[in-house]
Amino acid sequence: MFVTTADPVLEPPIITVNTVLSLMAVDYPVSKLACYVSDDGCSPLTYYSLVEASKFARLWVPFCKKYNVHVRAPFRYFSVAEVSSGNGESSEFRQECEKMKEEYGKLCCKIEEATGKQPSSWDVTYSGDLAAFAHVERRNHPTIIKVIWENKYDTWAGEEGLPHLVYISREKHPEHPHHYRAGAMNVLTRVSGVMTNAPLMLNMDCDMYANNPLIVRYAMCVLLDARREEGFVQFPQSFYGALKDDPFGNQLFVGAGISGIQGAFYGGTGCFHRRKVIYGLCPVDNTGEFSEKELLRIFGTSIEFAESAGLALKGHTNSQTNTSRGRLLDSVEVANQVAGCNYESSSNWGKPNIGWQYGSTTEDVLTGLGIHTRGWSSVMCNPYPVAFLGCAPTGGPASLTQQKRWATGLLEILISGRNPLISVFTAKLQFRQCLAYLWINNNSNFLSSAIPSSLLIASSTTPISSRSCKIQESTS
Ligand SMILES: O=c1ccn([C@@H]2O[C@H](COP(=O)(O)OP(=O)(O)O[C@H]3O[C@H](CO)[C@@H](O)[C@H](O)[C@H]3O)[C@@H](O)[C@H]2O)c(=O)[nH]1
Repeated sequence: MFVTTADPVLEPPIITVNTVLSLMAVDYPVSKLACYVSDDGCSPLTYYSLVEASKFARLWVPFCKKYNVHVRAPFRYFSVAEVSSGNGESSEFRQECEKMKEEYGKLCCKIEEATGKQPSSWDVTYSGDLAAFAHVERRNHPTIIKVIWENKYDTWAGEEGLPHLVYISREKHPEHPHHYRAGAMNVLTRVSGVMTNAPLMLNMDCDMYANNPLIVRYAMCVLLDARREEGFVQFPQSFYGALKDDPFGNQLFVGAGISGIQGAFYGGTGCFHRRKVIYGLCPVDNTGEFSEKELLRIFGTSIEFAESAGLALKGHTNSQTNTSRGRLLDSVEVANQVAGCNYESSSNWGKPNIGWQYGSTTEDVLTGLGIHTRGWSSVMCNPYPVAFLGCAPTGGPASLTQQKRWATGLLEILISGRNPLISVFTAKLQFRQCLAYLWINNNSNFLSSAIPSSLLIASSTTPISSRSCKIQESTS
């Protein structure tokens, strides 16, 4: 599970902390989960907040599982007047809930107090755990990787313990392009490859929390279906606290209806990818046999990463070795190597087919297009309660800036060699899927050019009807 954050001011750490807590608490065996947070802001405050959050998680996660709590992002859970348990009311639940609220309050206070202060005045100082952050500049610093929590001493943290939690601030240097979110995603992919190498990867913006604790199981239902191998499963982007009638068109349900062709677009957040698909495999070439030399040429010079990529491409994992208890720390040195800003220079990362794609500010659409172009299909999964909820832009200007960014990104794709029309003739993009890509391009550019039009168009969903995966579940 990947979470990206980039700016502790625009994206306050308490928001990232809630996203991380909601992911750590999902209903799935914890020994199979790891949460990696990429911090492009290289902020000691974000790191400090995650350390404190991991302490709170040791209480919060067992509490959520014991009482089958539905909303597992504490800021949302405690935002309603009457909190509820999925297992019915009891005085024990009330007592524990009060305690949990108090503990969450303490966590918020610690983070708030730390915000705006210099780390030297915190409990933790630069000389301690934060030494790595001393003298760093946001755009010029070495890689910092910290294993905040490794799932090994889990007996006191509830029966099942907690998933691994790893903090990553990739190396930045003014002379090296960092490729924004796409670059961060590629570093997350490599670091997780040498640490845990799970065959599926969920990616999340820091401001979207898991609203449905069963999300991993829903994704599994689709991705383990032997009848048809899907490249990725996308959940819709929905937002809490949106304005009535969604005048700025934030409730993005764009493309939900195209599953009847090759499938949903990749929307950048709330999406499960197969690792081997991100590593460039085509559906027809599913054996995934590559020589070590080829792997090193494609994925860079780390032998450890090449080995893990070789396993992932064959559909295996290195869970028997790397994730066995106590081994995560052993891989930090290699993880530092693959997170370096020089690492990609002699490799194919970000180029067509390998990793998250460089060349467009909408790296999500470009990456999804690349996957469809290779012949993979995808699914839109829309369970009830809604899978993920995010924080919508606060007003018209913020919405317009966002839509302008998307429009620019989509235009960059249109005028590049990766124009979907070309892929219809040179690769495996279906013609109707290509039309859908052209349709979002058109829509996005249109939306950014006229707010009144966006009010009319963005609140309606795509007219193309669908084979999207709609899962109903009774609310607990
Ligand atoms: O250099 C960067 C820039 C951004 N981010 C993170 O990327 C995410 C999305 O960035 P944001 O500025 O919030 O972009 P939005 O337009 O709100 O995001 C939508 O559009 C993006 C581009 O299409 C997608 O990447 C996102 O997943 C999708 O939610 C956030 O978590 C950021 O912290 C980084 O990690 N590094």
